[in-house]
Amino acid sequence: MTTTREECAALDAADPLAPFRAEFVLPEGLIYLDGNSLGVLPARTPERVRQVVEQEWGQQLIRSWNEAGWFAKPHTLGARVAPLLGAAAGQVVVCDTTSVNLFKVLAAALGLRPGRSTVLAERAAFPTDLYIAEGVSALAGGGARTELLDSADQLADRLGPDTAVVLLSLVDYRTGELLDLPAITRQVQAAGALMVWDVCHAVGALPIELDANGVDFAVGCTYKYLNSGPGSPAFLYVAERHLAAAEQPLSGWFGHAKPFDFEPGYRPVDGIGRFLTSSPSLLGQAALESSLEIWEQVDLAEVRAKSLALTELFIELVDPLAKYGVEVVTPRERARRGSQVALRHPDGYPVVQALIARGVVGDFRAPDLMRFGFTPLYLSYTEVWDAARQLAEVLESEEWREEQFGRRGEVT
Ligand SMILES: Cc1ncc(COP(=O)(O)O)c(C=O)c1O
Ligand SMILES: Nc1c(O)cccc1C(=O)C[C@H](N)C(=O)O
Repeated sequence: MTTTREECAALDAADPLAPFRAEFVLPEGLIYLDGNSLGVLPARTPERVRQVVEQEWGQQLIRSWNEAGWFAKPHTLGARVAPLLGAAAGQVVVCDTTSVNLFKVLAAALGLRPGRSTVLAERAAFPTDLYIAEGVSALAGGGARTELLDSADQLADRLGPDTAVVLLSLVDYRTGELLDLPAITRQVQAAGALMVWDVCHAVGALPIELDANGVDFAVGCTYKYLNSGPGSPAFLYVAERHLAAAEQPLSGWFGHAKPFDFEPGYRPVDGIGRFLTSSPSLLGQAALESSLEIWEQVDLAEVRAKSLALTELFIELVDPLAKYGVEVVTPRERARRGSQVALRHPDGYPVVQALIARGVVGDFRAPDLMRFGFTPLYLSYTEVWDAARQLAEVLESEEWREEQFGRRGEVT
C-alpha cells in the first residue's frame, strides 16, 4: 500500500514542526530539496542583518566591537551552536570556513600524536577535506601522509601504531549514509589515534553527541541545515581535555593571549580561543545569530523523527521508479541514514535539470547521483509526495531527453 497525498496532508496536520515553516522564506511554487547544500532564508534574517549594518556598523561604528559584543561573537555564537553538537560550552567557536577550521584541527591533532604520521580518511569524502588533509600532511613534516580508505569498514584493518588521526564525515555528502559515531570514535581511540568528525551534513539534521562520545575534534558549516546563508561562518569543536596542549598553526592575533598588547611574539590564549585566527565576518555572524534564534526553539529529537519519516516516505514513493533505471543509494536502515536521499540514474544530470524546470529543486553529483535533501523545519509531507510525483512524470514522459536539459557529465 503506497502512501496517498491525503495521508500526507493528515501527517502535515499532525506535524509538531509545521509551525516553523512560517519562519522561512520559501519562493512560491518551489519545492526545495536542496537545503542540505544551501538552507533557505529565515524570514527574520534580513532585519537582523539590516540592524547590524545600519545600527551597529552605521551608527555605533568602532564602538560596536565592545558595545555590540563583536569581539566576543566567535565565543558567544560558539556557545549557542554547542547544544546542537551535544557539547558543553567552552569547546566550540564560530569562525572561518569548514576547510580552514579543518586545517587547524587536523594540524593540532597531528601535533598531539608525535611519532605517528598517518591521517586516515575516506576516499569518498567531500574533496576539500582530502585536499586539506593532504596540505596539512605535507606541512607537518616527519613524513606525515594521508591514506585513503574505501570505506570506514576498513578501519579495523588499517588502524595501526602509525595512525595519528582519522577524519570522517558523519553523513556522506553524496549517499547520505550516516556513520556510527560512538562505535567509530571508540575504535579509533582504542588504537591510540584521535578522531575528527566533519558534521557539515549532520548538524541541524539530527542530534549529535560529541561530549557523550568523547569525540576529540569536529568541524562543520552553518549554511546548510542551520540556514545562515551562503558562506556563513563555520564552527569547530575541540574537546576540553585537549585544549591545554593543542596548538594550531594559523596563529593570528585573535588567538593571542593579549591581542591588544600588540606583542611581537605569538602566545596562544588559554582555552578554545586559541583556535581563532582573525577578525570575524560580522554580517555572516549576524545571519547565524538570527537563525540560531529559531534553532533554540527546536527539539532535535522531533527534527530527527520527521527527517526519518520524510526520507522514508520519499524512498517508498520512488522505489517503483526502478522500472526507469532509478536505484536508491541511501541506506534504508534508519540508523544509517542522514537527512537526504540519493538516487542513482545514468542520466541523473538531465533528469535533475528537468525536475528543476518543474519547480522541484534537488541537485546532481557526478557521476550519476541525484541528491534530495529533506529539511524538517520547512518541508511538508505533501511536498515530498508532490516531488516524487513530479520525478515519476519526468521519467515517464522522458522530457529529460530535451536538448535544454543538457547531457550527462555536465557540471552543475
Ligand atoms: C562535508 C563537507 N565538508 C566541507 C565542505 C566545505 O566547506 P567550506 O567551503 O565552507 O570550507 C562541504 C561543503 O561545501 C562539505 O559538504
Ligand atoms: N559551499 C558551497 C559553495 O560555496 C558553492 C556551491 C556548493 C557548496 C556546497 O556546500 C556543496 C555541498 N557541500 C555539497 O554537499 O555538495
